Amino acid sequence: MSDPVIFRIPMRTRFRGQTVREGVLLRGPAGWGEFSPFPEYGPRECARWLACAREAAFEGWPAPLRSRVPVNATVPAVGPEHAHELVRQSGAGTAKVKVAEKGQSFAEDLARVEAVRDALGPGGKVRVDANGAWEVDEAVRKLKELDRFGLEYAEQPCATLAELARVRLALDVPIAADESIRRAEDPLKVRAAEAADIAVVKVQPLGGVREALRVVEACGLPAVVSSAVETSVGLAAGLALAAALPELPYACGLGTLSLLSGDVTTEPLMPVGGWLEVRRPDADAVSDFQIDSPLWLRRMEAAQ
Ligand SMILES: O=C(O)CCC(=O)c1ccccc1C(=O)O
Ligand SMILES: [Mg+2]
Repeated sequence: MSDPVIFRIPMRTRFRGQTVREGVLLRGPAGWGEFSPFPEYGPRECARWLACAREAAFEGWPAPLRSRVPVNATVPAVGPEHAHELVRQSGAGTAKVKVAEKGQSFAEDLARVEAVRDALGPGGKVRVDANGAWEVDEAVRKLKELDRFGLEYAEQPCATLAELARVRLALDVPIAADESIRRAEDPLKVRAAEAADIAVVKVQPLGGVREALRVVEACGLPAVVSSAVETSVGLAAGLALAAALPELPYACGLGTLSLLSGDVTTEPLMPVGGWLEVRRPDADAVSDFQIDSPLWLRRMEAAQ
């Protein structure tokens, strides 16, 4: 294995409170792997992110069942004009809109979702993601209002499984679980709690493509593969999962490269017309974003 390479890429628009994306790329006999846990994740959670990078570098992935994957446009908590523009530029027929951002009002959520519906037209699909921010009654009330623009589903409206189950019972809008799977000790509890209709799965926090395939199978719910806002090296692992799933009924959240201001490859995994071609880019441009960081090396060592 060659030495790990640490990267730092500024984000184009603030996302999850972050303005820069950092991580480590590993190169092994099977290719490049990405280890890029978010800053708030501790060593226990980081161990799964590292397992994903190692699988990519040393084992490779199961064979793809499809050659391209549909993706959604990802709309951060920006103003309506910007939201409209992001969706139009993406060419995608599905958009995921961040709502319930700290410091913003519900009027801003409504305006953003309205702008996205306008950009997609009546045939497009609009999903919202509250990242667990709402109380049950609040979620029911706000989702009913947002649903006047037609919602495909609502991702993690509340924080806990019990709350998700109550919202799900009170509404016709399907519920997707994200943090309830991503940060859970036992992702399979989602099904037992009847808390969701859809499972959002991210390869790094689940420990790699094979592990994520097992979780999806055991969960028994339709899966939406999403990114953790990775470089093309990390996105390739998510794409491998989306390509290997027996069923892929929804557009995936893997069209996130445009949230970054650059990439580690000259052949970025950038969707065209709402589709990503299944392939695995080489990290041939990583030196453009390379930094020294003893902190990241320590973080990787601690993730065992
Ligand atoms: O699903 C998408 O459209 C993009 C990925 C995404 O939203 C995301 C990316 C990093 C961390 C959290 C999330 C999230 O879904 O909450
Ligand atoms: Mg989410």
